[in-house]
Amino acid sequence: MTKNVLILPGDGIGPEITAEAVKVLNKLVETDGLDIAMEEDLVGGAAYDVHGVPLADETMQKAHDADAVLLGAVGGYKWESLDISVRPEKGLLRLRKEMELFANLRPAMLFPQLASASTLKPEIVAGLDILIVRELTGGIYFGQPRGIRTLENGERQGYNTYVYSESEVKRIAHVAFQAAMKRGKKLTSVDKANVLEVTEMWREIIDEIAPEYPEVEVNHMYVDNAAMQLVLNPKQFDVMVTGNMFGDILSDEASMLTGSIGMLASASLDKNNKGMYEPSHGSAPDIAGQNKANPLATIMSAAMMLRYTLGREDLAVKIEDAISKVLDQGLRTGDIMEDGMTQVTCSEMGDAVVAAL
Ligand SMILES: NC(=O)C1=CN([C@@H]2O[C@H](COP(=O)(O)OP(=O)(O)OC[C@H]3O[C@@H](n4cnc5c(N)ncnc54)[C@H](O)[C@@H]3O)[C@@H](O)[C@H]2O)C=CC1
Ligand SMILES: CC(C)CC(=O)C(=O)O
Ligand SMILES: [Mg+2]
Repeated sequence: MTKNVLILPGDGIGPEITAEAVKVLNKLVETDGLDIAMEEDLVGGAAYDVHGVPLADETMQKAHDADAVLLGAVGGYKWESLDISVRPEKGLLRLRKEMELFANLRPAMLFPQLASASTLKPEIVAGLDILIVRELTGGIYFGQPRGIRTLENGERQGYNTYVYSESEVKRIAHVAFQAAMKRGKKLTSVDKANVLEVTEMWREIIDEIAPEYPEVEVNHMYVDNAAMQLVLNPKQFDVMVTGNMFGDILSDEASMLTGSIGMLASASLDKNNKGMYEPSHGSAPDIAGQNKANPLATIMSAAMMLRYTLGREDLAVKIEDAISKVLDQGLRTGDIMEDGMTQVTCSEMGDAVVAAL
């Protein structure tokens, strides 16, 4: 039966990179019997400009009705002075929250062809294959109360609330343990349990669940140390599980181990593996509209969509193999460019992946 995919290009480089992923999907529709129907809509600043909100209710409904969502990125200079309640990022946060996409999988996997594209020494990153499991619908990004208030002395005070309930920690912990079981059977839980009670509880819950997965070796790490260990010795990690904000930050850091932020895909899943798929990076307003962005994170996110939600592991592998072939051909966007390679634009990279399928 035809599966419906909602395409939300968003802002900045979002439309450029999403167009390349759509090209790849269309090619698979033509040649490999991929049975999907794609419909496009607005999110972020693009939605605000038309509807006065970063996600219209009708678009939210389309996301609920779709089998999967593929999103580019949101945000940009133009909307930075808007009230935070209608900023482009709120459109994305609403999608994540209302679709209950609590499990964000961010694989930091290095293509061997890019070993020397990383700012780290090739021997530190060669063979890197980490999965960051980030809790996506709780933590400080969603905690109440939040705001900016004026104190009696006239000084302004900004405040957010870092909160997790036991059930929220348990469900993401199970996702991480199950992922570890399918991989290297090693799980590192990242917290700040030496300072924050919410993560003291997080740590306790991980330890309570661990006996259900006796084959998985578990360790705990404070987030400051984890940030350091990621660049000191990243290959010590297999699966990392952490909260919303720490996962956001550590995954951007981990992206550089793969050569570029333009290489980090992501899947955001609900409890039934329905999902939204998006690159881990933002809308890169500094290079938007220049056909310079690396579309590979978005194309790999489309591959994750085929794998996790659309039941086409074969086509996910086909896309990943095509990307590997294109890298073998020496084609590179500016962010992963090295001496002796051929620099290509965003659309040329997309065309090359289509040709290599
Ligand atoms: N999921 C999303 O939609 C996200 C949106 N944002 C929003 O994006 C806007 C820009 O945020 P920044 O902090 O600058 O982060 P960013 O990830 O957009 O850009 C950081 C740096 O990485 C580069 N970059 C990012 N993606 C790239 C790609 N595919 N190819 C080549 N270079 C790439 C950019 O040119 C920039 O120099 C903000 O409005 C922010 O709120 C930020 C992160 C995630
Ligand atoms: C709401 C987004 C801007 C958060 C983010 O940076 C991300 O999900 O990577
Ligand atoms: Mg981020």
